[in-house]
Amino acid sequence: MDTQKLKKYHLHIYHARQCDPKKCTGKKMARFDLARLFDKVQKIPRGSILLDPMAEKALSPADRNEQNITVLDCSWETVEEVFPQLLRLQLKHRALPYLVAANPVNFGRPFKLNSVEAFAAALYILGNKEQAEEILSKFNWGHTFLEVNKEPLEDYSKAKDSKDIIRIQGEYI
Ligand SMILES: C[S@@+](CC[C@H](N)C(=O)[O-])C[C@H]1O[C@@H](n2cnc3c(N)ncnc32)[C@H](O)[C@@H]1O
Repeated sequence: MDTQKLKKYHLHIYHARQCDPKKCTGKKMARFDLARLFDKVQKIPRGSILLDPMAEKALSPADRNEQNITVLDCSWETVEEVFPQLLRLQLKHRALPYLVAANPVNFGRPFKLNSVEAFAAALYILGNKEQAEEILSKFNWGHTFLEVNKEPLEDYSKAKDSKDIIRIQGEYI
């Protein structure tokens, strides 16, 4: 039996206050104490992984040594404007590879994950499937995200590095 304790990641949400608070998955995560939510850029931990859909580098198991993962909870209409503004901070910008959203707003759309899906995908790829399941369990559609993406997520979690992730992604697109 594997008795090794899984590394739990610290989850942070920089909240740009652009969403409907009733539908915001980041706010719900914070209510359940599953992530820390703030609205000041300065509060993003230095050196954190920043999940950035426009990043050049893909997240991979090679990023496993990091402690902190940050999501920018903003409207999809402003991502092209907001993410470049964060380049001056010393963060590790990482894009998630091909995965399909399972949330009611963007169901079936590739790459366009909401905040909790993005965290769950990152946790799975970094090797903590349990923490991914834990955060998704607060949403009634949450388990669907892992079901529809099971195969790619398993493959991505076994990748060596970012290049390997891109190679695997090519098998799914
Ligand atoms: C644009 S916000 C939308 C949040 C949504 N309003 C909610 O309630 O969850 C989603 C965030 O998740 C992360 N994200 C989503 N898809 C991603 C991808 N393909 N690659 C990297 N990060 C991604 C980014 O930090 C992105 O800003």
